[in-house]
Amino acid sequence: YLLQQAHYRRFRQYAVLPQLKPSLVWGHMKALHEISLRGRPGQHFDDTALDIYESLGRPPVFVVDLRPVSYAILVVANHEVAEQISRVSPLFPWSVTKSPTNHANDQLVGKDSMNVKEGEDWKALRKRFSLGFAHQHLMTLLPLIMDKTWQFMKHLDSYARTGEDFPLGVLLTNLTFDIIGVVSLDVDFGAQLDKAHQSEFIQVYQQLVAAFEGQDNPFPDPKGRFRRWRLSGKMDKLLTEMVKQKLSEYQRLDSKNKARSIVALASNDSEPTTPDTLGMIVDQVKSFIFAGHDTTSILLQWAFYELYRNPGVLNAIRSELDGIFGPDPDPAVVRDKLLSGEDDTMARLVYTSAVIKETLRLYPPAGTARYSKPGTGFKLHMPGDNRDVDVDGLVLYNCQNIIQRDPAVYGETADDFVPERWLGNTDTSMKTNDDLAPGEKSGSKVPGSAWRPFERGPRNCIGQELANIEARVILACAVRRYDFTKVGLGELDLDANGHPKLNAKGVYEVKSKLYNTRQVTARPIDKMMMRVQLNPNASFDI
Ligand code: HEM
Repeated sequence: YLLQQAHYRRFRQYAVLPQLKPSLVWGHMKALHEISLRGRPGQHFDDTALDIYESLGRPPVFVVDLRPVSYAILVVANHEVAEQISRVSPLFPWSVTKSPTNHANDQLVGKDSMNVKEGEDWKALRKRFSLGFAHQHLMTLLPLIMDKTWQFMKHLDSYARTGEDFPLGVLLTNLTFDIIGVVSLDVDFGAQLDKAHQSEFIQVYQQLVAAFEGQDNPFPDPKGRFRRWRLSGKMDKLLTEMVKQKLSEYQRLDSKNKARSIVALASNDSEPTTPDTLGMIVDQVKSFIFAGHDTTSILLQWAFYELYRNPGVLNAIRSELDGIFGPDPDPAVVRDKLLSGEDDTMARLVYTSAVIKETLRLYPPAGTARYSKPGTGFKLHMPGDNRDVDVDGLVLYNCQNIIQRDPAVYGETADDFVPERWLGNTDTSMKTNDDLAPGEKSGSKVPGSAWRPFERGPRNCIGQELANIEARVILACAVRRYDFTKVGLGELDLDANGHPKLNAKGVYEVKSKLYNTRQVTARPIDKMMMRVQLNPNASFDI
């Protein structure tokens, strides 16, 4: 009986869906391992998925069976299929429910996190915190973001002075960590300070994240489990104290000087702070930290790298900044103009926004995994062959890395870094053909569902506007002040005279390919090792 069951699960249950040849014992684990060995050491699953996709002849979806160690996964490689998962449907009023695999991060984000809640509980949380993430409100927090960006540039200045190699990824991750602290809770985590002056919270958090590395290992790891449990308890204790203190501070402020952090906006003066409310707020702050710092840092790491490799793009972004802020690359000029209250300066950073959008297309840091329980009756419509497939019991993974490189959408330049594709009418906000009135045309050059780094539908990223504001501010301040040089993996291939070689597409040739690895998120494997020089027109005085 058991053999028959195993045979059914491996060879017949999902046989209508494209997949590699499964083995009775290992499912696809062995094949996956072999494919990843042919790839680059430590590469992210998304890169392995791309290889499988190519080897299967580019199907819209395919199955990777990891049972019994994990679930059978449906990797979604087509934007029209991905959209059916993220949008509202009669079976799922707030899009398909999140996958149980998301609970692997419970100790980092908390079990009451907006990330994992469902139904009315999720809706109430989302509503409560949305106000703080609105563009207008975030713009009032700009001085805090600027202040933290200044600290980041001081670090870059000191590396420019010494000329030593440094991990840009670490600097950016500390910067985005600090930004989340001040914006969400009005707390300075001091992540950008040296070890002796950093808050205890950041140190415990970093140890906890490190304890999560290697958690994909399928074998029991009691020592790792215990370490994660101990550190997450410690982190909760520290954060609960901070939140408690902040809530009582907020309550003491009079109505004229109201606190402006995201948590302050979401807390209600007349509501008593019960242990439940406190726990709920702590879990949301943990979620904002988890979802909001690494992702934005990864976006910026790849943006700086692509600007370094694409001299034409670097010139174009610099001339946009010259046009808006004047030719002086002094970031104080940028700061003063952005803080002057002329709200349209942000909106005028059109090419800078295109650089951000193109970076997120080629290097999406996060993704979404959903799950429809067996027996629900959820079906996906396959484009092309006009059939519906039952996908209950599969983890549904929208693989942005494949979807956003689809040549059917992005043409021959699908794998190239071309911010220009985002100029003109390229609105990829929520509208899809389904949302349009009869006869209405979206007019966008790119279908909205084919660009989804923040995912789409009701459970899209609540922090996307914050990430966009941060990225624009940091690029506007740093892009003209510094010249970066990649060292190690991904560095330029120089000719006999020491000059970079420009290829036919206007991109510098590299000696080796830089790629992402998985450490909770998809991030550059070498922490983006760089060297930096001050632009000859800039001075060390900021
Ligand atoms: C470049 C930066 C970012 C990227 C690429 C990104 C991406 C995403 C994605 C793909 C999701 C959907 C996850 C899922 O369905 O499981 C998501 C959700 C979420 N993000 Fe972001 N994110 C970014 C920045 C931020 C920031 C700055 C914050 C907050 C401070 C944030 C907070 C959240 C939260 C709370 C959710 C869960 C929303 C819900 O379930 O209602 N993210 N993000």
